[in-house]
Amino acid sequence: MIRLEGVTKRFRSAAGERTALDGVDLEIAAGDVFGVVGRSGAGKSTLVRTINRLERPDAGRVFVDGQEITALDAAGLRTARRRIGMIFQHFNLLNAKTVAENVAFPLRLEGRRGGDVDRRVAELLERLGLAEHGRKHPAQLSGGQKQRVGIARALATEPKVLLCDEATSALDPETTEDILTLLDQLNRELGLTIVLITHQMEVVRRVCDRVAVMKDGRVVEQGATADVFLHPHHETTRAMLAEGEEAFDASVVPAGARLAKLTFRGAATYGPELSRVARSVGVDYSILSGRISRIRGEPYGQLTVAFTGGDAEAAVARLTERGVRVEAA
Ligand SMILES: Nc1ncnc2c1ncn2[C@@H]1O[C@H](COP(=O)(O)OP(=O)(O)OP(=O)(O)O)[C@@H](O)[C@H]1O
Repeated sequence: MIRLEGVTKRFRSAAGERTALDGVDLEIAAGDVFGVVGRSGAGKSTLVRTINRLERPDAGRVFVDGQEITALDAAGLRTARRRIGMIFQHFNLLNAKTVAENVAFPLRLEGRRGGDVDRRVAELLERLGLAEHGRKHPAQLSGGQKQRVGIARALATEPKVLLCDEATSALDPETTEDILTLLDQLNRELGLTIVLITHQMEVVRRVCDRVAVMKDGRVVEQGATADVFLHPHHETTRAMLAEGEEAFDASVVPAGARLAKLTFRGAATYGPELSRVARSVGVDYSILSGRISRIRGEPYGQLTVAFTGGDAEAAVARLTERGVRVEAA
């Protein structure tokens, strides 16, 4: 659905030249929720803005739904943008207009008038739970409601792609969850391809099928969210995932222990595998750190354990046989 080939973007200012994107190749499949993460300044916003050509790359090509966005003239770009909606951290609503007028705005730009516009706006407000707010102004709404208006406006022209630039970063955790549930629902019900940039790893865990990690204008790691988040390779990914997690205290590790990081996925997360294996080979284990959670709905458990008092290698071999991934801790 979306393909970036060697996309490079430089910004020139009084302070000098800055390469925001440095030869980025990326492919996003139709119907995916695709996350882009990275530290501040990594190039996430610039990347997402090349998809609807709010930024024009200095080199490389961008394709959306088979069309080369980087090659379009102004009229072609106007048409293409109807198929690419976008929402923003600070909503970017027209404050002097009502909610209904905000949602109608992209339809009016297309020259649509009258009952046709009213019907479409009513349908969108209903779908987004805003039916009773149509006559209000943005200032009368909560942050979550404002973002719903942003989404309704973005969906007005029936886009195939929705770009989300830090769309939940200004919201509290409960409202963030509410908006993510909504995006998830729109992805499933409308088959909408969603590209979501965020610095919140929880957001990616919750809704993204796939994720790309950026550093200094480059994609340094990408793949299925569960693979990247459970087995990160790049230092940036590891560091971002480690934030807020407590590392175990090395002084508590029993003498002579064999440390292992165990990953259980799916139903095995809640199963008694570890205890069974320990019993069958006659080892003890201590849990040093652990987490049970979900990635895009799939349960996983990740434990760091210390095996002692027996044949730890046999325990590792048997866990591996049973589908538990064992890595050095
Ligand atoms: N319009 C611009 N003019 C000059 N420099 C820019 C412009 N837009 C972005 N940059 C620079 O390009 C680099 C990448 O910025 P970008 O906003 O894409 O990063 P980001 O990963 O989205 O970061 P953040 O999370 O802070 O928004 C940064 O160094 C930024 O200062």
